[in-house]
Amino acid sequence: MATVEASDSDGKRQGVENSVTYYRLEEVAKRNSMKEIWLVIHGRVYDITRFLNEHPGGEEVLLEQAGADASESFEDVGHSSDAREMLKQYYIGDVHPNDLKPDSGSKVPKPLQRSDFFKPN
Ligand code: HEM
Repeated sequence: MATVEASDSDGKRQGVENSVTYYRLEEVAKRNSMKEIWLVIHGRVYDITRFLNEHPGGEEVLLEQAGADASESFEDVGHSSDAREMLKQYYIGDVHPNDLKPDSGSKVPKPLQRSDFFKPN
């Protein structure tokens, strides 16, 4: 009988350094029901399915943002640092670089445009 290494199958979801999973917004958008609910906050993807019932702000507001970018509403509420800390538990990956909006707060720099080079002041 073969033994399965515990770290293998779930390794990606533990946020192992240098191995980020990228998700297209299209995939995120499909997870928009109580069965499975994902959100994007600042370029990161969160599976908050198991958090739905626990959210102090209620599940209604989360369902409204299901499958979408909730960065703005998350910030509007003025969530505490505890709330920000909690995000880590639900992190599953990053938004695919091709799908990142310039204002999504991602650490991935925007590629330089040709016109950015040697621009006179
Ligand atoms: C995974 C993402 C989220 C986490 C971990 C989270 C966590 C929390 C926590 C811990 C609180 C208690 C207050 C605090 O510590 O700031 C809270 C309150 C609240 N959250 Fe969230 N939240 C998330 C997403 C959202 C989103 C997307 C919205 C809005 C669309 C939202 C709306 C609210 C509201 C309105 C309250 C205030 C409840 C009250 O004071 O009565 N939350 N959230």
